[in-house]
Amino acid sequence: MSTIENDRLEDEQARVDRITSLIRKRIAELSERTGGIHGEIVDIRRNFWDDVTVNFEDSAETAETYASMKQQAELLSERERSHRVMTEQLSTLERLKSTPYFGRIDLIEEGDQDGKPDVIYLGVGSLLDDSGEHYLIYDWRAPVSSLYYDYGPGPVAYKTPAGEISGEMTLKRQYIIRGGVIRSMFDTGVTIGDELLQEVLGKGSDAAMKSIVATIQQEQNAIIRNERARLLIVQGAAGSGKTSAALQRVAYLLYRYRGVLTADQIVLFSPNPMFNSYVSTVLPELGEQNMNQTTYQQYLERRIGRDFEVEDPFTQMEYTLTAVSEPDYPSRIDGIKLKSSSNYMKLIDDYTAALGHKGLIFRPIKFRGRPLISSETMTEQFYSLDRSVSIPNRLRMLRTWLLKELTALSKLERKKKWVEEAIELLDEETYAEAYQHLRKKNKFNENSYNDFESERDYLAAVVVQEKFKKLRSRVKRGVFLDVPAIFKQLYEPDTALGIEGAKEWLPDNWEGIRSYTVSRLADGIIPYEDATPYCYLKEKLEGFHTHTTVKHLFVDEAQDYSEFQYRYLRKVFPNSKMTLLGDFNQSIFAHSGSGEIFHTLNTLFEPEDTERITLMRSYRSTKQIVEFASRIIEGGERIQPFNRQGPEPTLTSAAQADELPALIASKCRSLSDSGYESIAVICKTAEESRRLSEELAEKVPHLRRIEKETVTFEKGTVVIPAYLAKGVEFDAVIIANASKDIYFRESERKLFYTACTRAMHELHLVYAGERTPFLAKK
Ligand SMILES: Nc1ncnc2c1ncn2[C@@H]1O[C@H](COP(=O)(O)OP(=O)(O)OP(=O)(O)O)[C@@H](O)[C@H]1O
Repeated sequence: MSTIENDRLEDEQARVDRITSLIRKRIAELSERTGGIHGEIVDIRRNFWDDVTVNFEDSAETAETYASMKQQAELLSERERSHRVMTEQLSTLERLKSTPYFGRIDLIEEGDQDGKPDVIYLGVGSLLDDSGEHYLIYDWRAPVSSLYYDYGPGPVAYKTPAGEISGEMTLKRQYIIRGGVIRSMFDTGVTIGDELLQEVLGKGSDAAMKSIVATIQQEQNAIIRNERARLLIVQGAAGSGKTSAALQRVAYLLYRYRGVLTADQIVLFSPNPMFNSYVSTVLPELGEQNMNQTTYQQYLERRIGRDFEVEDPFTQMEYTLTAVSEPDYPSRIDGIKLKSSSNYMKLIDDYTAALGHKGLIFRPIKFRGRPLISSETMTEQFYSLDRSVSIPNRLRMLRTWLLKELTALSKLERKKKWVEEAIELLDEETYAEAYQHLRKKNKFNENSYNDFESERDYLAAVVVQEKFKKLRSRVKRGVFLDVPAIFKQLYEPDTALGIEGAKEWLPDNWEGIRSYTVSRLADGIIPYEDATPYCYLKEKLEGFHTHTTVKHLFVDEAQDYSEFQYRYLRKVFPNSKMTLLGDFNQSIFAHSGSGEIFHTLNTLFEPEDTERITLMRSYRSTKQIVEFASRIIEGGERIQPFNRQGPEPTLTSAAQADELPALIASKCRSLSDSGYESIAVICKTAEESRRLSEELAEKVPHLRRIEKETVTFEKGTVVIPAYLAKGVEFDAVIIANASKDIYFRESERKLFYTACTRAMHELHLVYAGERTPFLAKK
């Protein structure tokens, strides 16, 4: 790498000046034109009807009226389209104004006659010259731009939709341009230079994640531009840029498949609601719309919310961390493992198959407190249907039958006494309507008795129909199938054991698992580990609600999902490619075991459609922090720190636990005095975090406690449980209590590691008594 002499710098600055003044000129022109078009749109909307000749007198006039309306509507939509395009162009220009580009490559394409290199500049959008033929700046996602990320000077090749192009790269240069001024520039090899990364990574953390387009590394680029794999599994060390790569990948895909793929066809599953706010600015910064973001919990709630209260994964987590001495603890932990496995999915498959012959439970259709159609009648009707027909289809047939039954029953109902009373209570308007209706239909024959009868019949029909509406709509929605009861039935003493072959593999303490589950379900709560099996059973019975329009599914913190959950996602997103990004060293949930999930996904897609990429280099934290944290986990020595220097992490002990808050408060103050704007005090659990934040409240100004419901990520000093800090980062981290009595079980090692790896610049640990065994003594 070399810095560049002054005269080159002058030339380069002169080009930046030319480009920025062109950008400013274009912004001025476009703003004026956009303003003009906006005015026209307002005018057209306001005067729409003035410019349309409305005449419906005869068919010719009517046709003309429609033609004239159509013409106006087309004019309006054409103006609106132009306005949209211009607004987009304007926002690209605005993005380029202060930093028009960040990189340059000089390329001699194979077969070029003159042997002179094409000079290609890369930025966060493209810019054409006035002729519209030559690119002054290429979008970082253009095919040729991949050279910048994948090669150093020398022979190169890149793919275009028309085939591969090869050539010779004679120069690769990076710039730091701010406010239209080149702050520095470097010529570099394959790796995008340390200087730029040092500058970006050395800064304070933000309330929002930043885009990394100027410094994407080769191995990250492989993730971003991967188009072949249907299942892309990324295993990456803490801070290796998995989330960053995922977001740039979304931006890349939206560019590469513009016109075919839209942001709402991409879904990102994120670890908690706060994370949504943390990553929400990256795509807009790159000129793209945000994809759909949700948490798996929100997804489950949408599916199950009416049937049970769904326990969230954080409550499950608190239980696994704090309820160790409760009698049902071992059963629950075994249950969590069992219910995450593909074996359990098979059990549900077998259970459903058996339900095809017997065992479905129906809710009686009740009306005014008495059963109109009993569950026995429904059961009989259902099982009388052809058994070779699938359950969802038989339920559809049952639904049609029920609707017919309801029609017949509604006729009988009209004779009931309550109807008589209801008719008397009808308002005058309904009476008048009845009269009009019957007159129109010539139902009156001037015989007052018959006329009275006709009117009564009609009104009875109106009354009953109104009351039956709700019943019919419940039947249409399929509410007659009692899925919660069918699910509970699986946990009756003999059901699961009665399924062929299940006895052989169900765990020895199935009885404990079973009775724990029964007691939770009886309270109307579905444990987190049961929620996906429940959805799966429900959809197997009712038919799958698939999201067929979704083309790409991204799962961040992918190690936190179970095999069952992945197989379920695969079924409900059948047309979707999947990008899973995770770190088995951060597997903190009981169901994720030691992260073996990454190895069990081989059969989710065909092997030839599955690709794996490993990221070993960690960018978030200083070298000192990465080296410190890596010693906590097995194999940590393979993680490569990026060479950014900072102070060594500190370990401070207090004689007594009650001295810790004062120690933490003084650390918070001194970190804040050193200028750090985001400081996290990380606790093990929500309970510890609640207690500590009360103790710190008076000692640390503006302290905020992050809870699982927190939806916005902001700067400042926060107290947070480790599992909620997943995926996010802070300038400085204080581990609230690294004592042996807090972090001691092997299952907590990864949680402890996750907490330490949230720090970018400084890491401090405090403890009382003995320190956690995870910190090997130096
Ligand atoms: N190529 C890069 N250029 C600049 N910054 C980068 C690059 N790659 C990663 N970073 C920075 O490193 C930090 C960590 O990145 P990110 O959060 O994407 O990592 P991660 O692998 O998802 O981490 P974790 O698993 O620990 O949550 C972020 O601040 C990100 O901006």
